[in-house]
Amino acid sequence: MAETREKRDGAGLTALGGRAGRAVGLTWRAGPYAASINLVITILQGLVPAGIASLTALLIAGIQHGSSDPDPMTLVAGIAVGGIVLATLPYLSNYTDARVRRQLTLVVQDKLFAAVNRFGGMMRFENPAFLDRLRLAQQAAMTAPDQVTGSLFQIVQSGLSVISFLGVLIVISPLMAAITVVAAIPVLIVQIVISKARVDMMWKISPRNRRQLFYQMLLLDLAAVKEVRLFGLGGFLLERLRTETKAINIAEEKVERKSLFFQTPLGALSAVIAGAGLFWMIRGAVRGEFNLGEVSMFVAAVAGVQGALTGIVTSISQAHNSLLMFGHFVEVSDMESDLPVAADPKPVGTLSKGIELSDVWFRYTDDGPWILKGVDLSIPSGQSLALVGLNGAGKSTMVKLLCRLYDPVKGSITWDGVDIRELDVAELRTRISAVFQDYMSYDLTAAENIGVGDLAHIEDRERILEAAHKADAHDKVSELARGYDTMLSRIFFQGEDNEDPEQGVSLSGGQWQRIALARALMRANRDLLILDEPSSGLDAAAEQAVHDRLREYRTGATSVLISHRLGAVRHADRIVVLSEGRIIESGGHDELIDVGGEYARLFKIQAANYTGDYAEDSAG
Ligand SMILES: Nc1ncnc2c1ncn2[C@@H]1O[C@H](COP(=O)(O)OP(=O)(O)OP(=O)(O)O)[C@@H](O)[C@H]1O
Repeated sequence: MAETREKRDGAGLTALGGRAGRAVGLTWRAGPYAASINLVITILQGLVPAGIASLTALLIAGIQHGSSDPDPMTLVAGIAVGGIVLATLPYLSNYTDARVRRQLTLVVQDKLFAAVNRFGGMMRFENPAFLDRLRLAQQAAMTAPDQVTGSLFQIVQSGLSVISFLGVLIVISPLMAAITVVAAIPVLIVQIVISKARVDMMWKISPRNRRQLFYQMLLLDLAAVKEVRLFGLGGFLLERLRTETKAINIAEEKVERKSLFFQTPLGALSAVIAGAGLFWMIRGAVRGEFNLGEVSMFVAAVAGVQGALTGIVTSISQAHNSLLMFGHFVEVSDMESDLPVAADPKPVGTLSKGIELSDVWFRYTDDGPWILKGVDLSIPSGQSLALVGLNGAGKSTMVKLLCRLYDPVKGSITWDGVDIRELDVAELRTRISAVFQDYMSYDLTAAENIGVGDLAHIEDRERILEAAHKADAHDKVSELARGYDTMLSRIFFQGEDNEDPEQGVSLSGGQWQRIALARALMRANRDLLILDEPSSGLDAAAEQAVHDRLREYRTGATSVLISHRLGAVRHADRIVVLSEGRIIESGGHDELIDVGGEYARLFKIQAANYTGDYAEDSAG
């Protein structure tokens, strides 16, 4: 769906005001004391320069006229104190700024990732436009609130400077004061237009940023290094990376050029106004219309007003830019779950009757092809069900629906007769355990890699060992230098440590698969065990052993097993064959072989591969 620019930026004034309020609120919450000190510093920095200039003007006028009222030494002392204040405040403000920034990082990080954790399903993670927004939100979260608050403080400081200097300038020449202010208006407009163009450009190039990141990661990725070396993909990927970076540079250059084109003449205009003013003032002084103190005050005031107005303009533009970026953060952190949440969720009881899929239709996008086309399936409690079918038949998609990572587009899935949309999704998931086809290999210790399967028991070593035994992972883990406390990753170690084998190990694919299986078996309260290709990486003996054990542990528990190795599924209570999103066969192994349909055909092909009868069988 095409997004309008307004919707994308949410750039109306009210929206920007709301975001500014939230950014300041976040900063305040992150560090109220440091933020208060910053505010006081800001006010001092805004007022002191005009004070110093006024005292200097009085001093010069006094010297010119040989007057000692006010006392020159008092004026000098005042100027010196002002100078000391101005010289020391930046250091204090650097410290308090950094302090607020550090605390802010914690607050926004919590907010953003709490929102992401709130997404119950996985639809958003598979949507490239959302991933772009998420990346920008993450970027903005770390910098935008601080920048917005910094810019607002800067605006306050510069505003106070402008007011105090203008007050003095109006006394000397109201016309000059007016011209100085008016000259700043075009600069302000140009800055705002450019900051909009910049944010627009960042949104447009975000797919390129994503690809740039992808190519960079691919060139450094351990998993990719074999293919990249063998197929000689290094230069090819680098070229693609270069193309993306060049396109990004061109887009950025365009905005920067626009900025240069408009800002340079406006900067020159400010200088001309200041020069003309000085000329006019000096001419007046020669005629005796002004004293030297007034001339010095004028010079300081014009420079002060112009500098502060430029500061305001720059800060407004920066705040505007940051607020537009902050919009991504606000949008993501306000997002509700991508799955409808039941207003009054029903408790999820132990599965006693079973799970029922009724006329389930599913597709990933509104205009995409149907992946599941009216699936009706009962999974009675305690039954082991095997799901078989060619690549792309929709088996893993069905698993995602069972875990409620997506909802069916039409039809329903019930848990003991209750639609799973009416249950609390987190509670439902505590009753399900799974080994996904693309299981995770966490950069954690062996014990943690298994323990995360049931976080409440992550410290329960006995239970972890039991799960490892069931998954046939115990022997391998025990052999590791630090046993279950061995880090199953080498990414956290550096320098000398990297050479120390005790500091972390790399496992083979099959070994990882056993760990993933142990993780799934770790979950204590599971009623449903889903195994999506749990043994594809195992050697023949290990696969046999794992399946024998799994059969044992599946007994009495409801399970769904997906495997292309039909030898592994033949013992299931029921085998269901899925083809192009429809169930075409269902029954026990013997029954399906007798029927002589798709299952029998696939089984014969695999069996023939082992017996050597392939040619005759497949020909016949
Ligand atoms: N996130 C997604 N977005 C769009 N289409 C998808 C997505 N995931 C899977 N598909 C499509 O859905 C169809 C079914 O995929 P699925 O992974 O469920 O098949 P499968 O039966 O598990 O296949 P395999 O045996 O290869 O694992 C495929 O055509 C695939 O391209």
